[in-house]
Amino acid sequence: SRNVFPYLSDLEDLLNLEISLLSKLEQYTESLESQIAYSEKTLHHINEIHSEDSNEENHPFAFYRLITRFTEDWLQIEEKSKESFTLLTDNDRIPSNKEYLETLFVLAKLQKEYQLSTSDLVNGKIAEIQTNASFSWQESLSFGYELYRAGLNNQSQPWFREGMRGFFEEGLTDMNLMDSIRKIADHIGDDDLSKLLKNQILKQNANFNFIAVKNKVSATDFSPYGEVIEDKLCRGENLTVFNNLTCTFIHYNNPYLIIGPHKLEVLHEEPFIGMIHSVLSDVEIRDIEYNSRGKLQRSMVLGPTNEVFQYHKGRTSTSGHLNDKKLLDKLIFRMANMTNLEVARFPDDYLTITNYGIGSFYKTHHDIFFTDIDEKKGNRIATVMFYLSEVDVGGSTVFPDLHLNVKPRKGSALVWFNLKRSGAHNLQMRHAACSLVKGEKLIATYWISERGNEFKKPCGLNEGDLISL
Ligand SMILES: O=C(O)CCC(=O)C(=O)O
Ligand SMILES: [Fe+2]
Repeated sequence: SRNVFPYLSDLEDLLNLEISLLSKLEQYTESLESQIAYSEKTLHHINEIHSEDSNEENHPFAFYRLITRFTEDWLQIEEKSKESFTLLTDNDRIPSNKEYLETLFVLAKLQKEYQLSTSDLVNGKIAEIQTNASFSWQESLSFGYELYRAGLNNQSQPWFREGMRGFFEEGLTDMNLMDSIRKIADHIGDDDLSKLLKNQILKQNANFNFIAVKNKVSATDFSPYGEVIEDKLCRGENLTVFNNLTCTFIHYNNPYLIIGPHKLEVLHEEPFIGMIHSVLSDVEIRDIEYNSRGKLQRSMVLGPTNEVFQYHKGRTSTSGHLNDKKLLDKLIFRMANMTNLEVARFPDDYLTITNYGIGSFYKTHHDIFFTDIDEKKGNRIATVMFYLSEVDVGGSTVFPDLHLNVKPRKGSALVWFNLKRSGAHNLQMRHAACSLVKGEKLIATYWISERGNEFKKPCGLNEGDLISL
């Protein structure tokens, strides 16, 4: 009977239908409006953090925030918007959960190794450098929560405190949130925070029914990720202070150097460690970078039996060999001038370029070979290490036996001898690269072989005689 229109009853039905349609349309509009509001809010929020973080691309915590945007925020937005449009495509590579966790552990390691203050970090300050990468109280809480979820209970505590401090500073009183954090604080044994939250909750509701947390965890701390690193030395503690160190011009009566002598800063006298300044220009450094582009891969170390190179959790940089002949010849000539040594280039000798990402380090090691020494070359008598970048925070080269911390300086080269005059190993020369906290660290290393230097650095009168420049 639907095709008969001029009946009042039908008219009424239609009006009623329209009411229901209007109400549906209204709901739909509201839902669109709330989607738009959500979209706009998200857009604004991420835009803001993105621009803060993109000025701080070498900042570990900015990097962490960037990763969490991909492991959380963008996935949520994608989920909400998937009916209207496609956000992420199959070709977009986003960080996996494993990568996310690795980043979290690296940050936990850095914070512990350098004893970075949580309240400084929250305010964007990292080891005395003021940056734009500050944390909101929500971000502090969620970072604390992630540490807690990863089992790093001790390290999560200051983050919960900082988060709640920010929360109270904004005059907020969300009881659910306070009680959730109160439960975590009870669980991980942060009695002070738990008490503080209880008092705040009771102020609002004197009869609040606290559910006691039964299974408390014992304090767990960060178990070193990879090898133990010389953290005190890396932080600049425990250093030997030298009084009589010298800065000199060196030329060895070499006509090249008489015209333009090298600037040698002696950092340690016996055994000798020297920094030669301004040996590479910015243009040369750019040339080295250009020639090593695309060649860097996860660095390896010699295995315990010396014959195989292998990956090692105690060396997390990437490196590669530079094999541009012209550039290498030039640098070998330069090194020979700098050190007055015979700098040979045997067939498997290269300049090794090493790049440290944030959190990368190299555990304490010796540069010499202990077995299977190539007869033609001999051992590595000296190391020349060029610093190709200025580092913001961390990333020093440290010599634990000499209590020395060398801060990288772009264009300078560090030189030391791994052998004594007798050819015996100088085991005091063991060294490490501290974790990079902020900035970039790129170095180029060349190992000078023993053979050819018999007359340049002849044996001394005493067994233990050392070599110096
Ligand atoms: O990166 C550093 O400071 C040290 C590197 C090093 O010791 C090496 O590559 O053998
Ligand atoms: Fe080394």
